Amino acid sequence: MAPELARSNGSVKFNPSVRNDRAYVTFLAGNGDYVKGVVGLAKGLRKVKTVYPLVVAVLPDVPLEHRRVLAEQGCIVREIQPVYPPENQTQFAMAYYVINYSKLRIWEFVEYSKMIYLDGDIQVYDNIDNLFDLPDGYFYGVMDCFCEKTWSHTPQHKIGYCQQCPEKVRWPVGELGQPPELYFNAGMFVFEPNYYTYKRLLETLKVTPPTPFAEQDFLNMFFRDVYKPIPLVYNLVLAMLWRHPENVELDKVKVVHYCAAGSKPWRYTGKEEHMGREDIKMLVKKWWDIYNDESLDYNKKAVVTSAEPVNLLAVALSGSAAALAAPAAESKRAIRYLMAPPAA
Ligand SMILES: O=c1ccn([C@@H]2O[C@H](COP(=O)(O)OP(=O)(O)O[C@H]3O[C@H](CO)[C@H](O)[C@H](O)[C@H]3O)[C@@H](O)[C@H]2O)c(=O)[nH]1
Ligand SMILES: O[C@H]1[C@H](O)[C@@H](O)[C@H](O)[C@@H](O)[C@H]1O
Ligand SMILES: [Mn+2]
Repeated sequence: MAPELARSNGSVKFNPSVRNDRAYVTFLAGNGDYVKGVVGLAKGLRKVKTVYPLVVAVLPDVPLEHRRVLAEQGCIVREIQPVYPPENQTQFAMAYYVINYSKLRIWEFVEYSKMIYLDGDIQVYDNIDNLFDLPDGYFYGVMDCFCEKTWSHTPQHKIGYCQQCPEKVRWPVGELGQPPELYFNAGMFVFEPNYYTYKRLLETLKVTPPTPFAEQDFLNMFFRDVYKPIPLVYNLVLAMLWRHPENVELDKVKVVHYCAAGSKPWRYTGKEEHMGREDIKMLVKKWWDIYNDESLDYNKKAVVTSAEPVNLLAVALSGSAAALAAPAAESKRAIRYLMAPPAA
């Protein structure tokens, strides 16, 4: 990434026109293979020439080796502490999603005034930096689809209602009251870090029983009044391809979310339902093409040739030109985040 750097003749210049209070952010937990997703995302963002860095919020259980790989890919690695829903209630949520409550910590990244959150199983195929210029004061995300069996616990799914085609099966107001509020998929959203919001998020969570889609349900509830839908090209939930093909123009899609069962490119076998589709095969191949493209690897050499007297270790480790501009304390912090030993 290193957006603030304009490279010419091997030297590195600081570009003051790029705002350093904006960044992409993703979330990484555990020592599994999601790190591949994040590496792919970092390279994808570089391919579309974003001018903003990618921050990776890592839980303490992300091994040092994975943090190093991310730093070497130009990511800013920041450790966060886990967030759990109220005790003794976890059995009500889908266990797999519980860890995602930790995502709420990104509201604490207040050195950024605006951020775009992207799941690690997302790839960006077109520049979306323009989303940072959306008016402040709102929460932006793409409307979800209720048609997959993951939604079978909901009244929407039971009656066949989906907000993607609200006319097909009308919401039975007489029987069930007002239709549900618009609901976004929390794999991608535009938000404003803020301490006050952060505190309120955590305090509200303490008195909110967990629900199946964990922090996604919670964020939908919390930001209900300021949520603004953005077009689905900014977060194509793959099930849209077979559930609502009439809504999708695949060649216009900028961001693909590999969230359908069996679709994570680094685990893809093609055997699960829908996974043999030509469009899915094409999208999985597109992800791998970026992941394997060595020309998209972060070029650290360009950074260390800087003529400025900088903390080279901090730059190399944080991978961010922000470290060039940041006060020494911030650079030290970047190192500490990277070097923090993983929990047992
Ligand atoms: O072992 C894990 C599991 C998850 N993640 C991170 O958490 C994100 C969310 O997990 P998934 O992408 O597997 O989840 P889905 O896309 O299926 O789920 C959707 O619903 C979830 C409900 O909790 C979240 O809101 C999530 O962001 C949203 O895209 C991942 O992308 C990744 O960034 C890890 O790092 N390691
Ligand atoms: O966040 C979830 C998850 O991504 C599921 O895989 C998908 O079926 C849902 O629509 C979504 O809300
Ligand atoms: Mn996801």
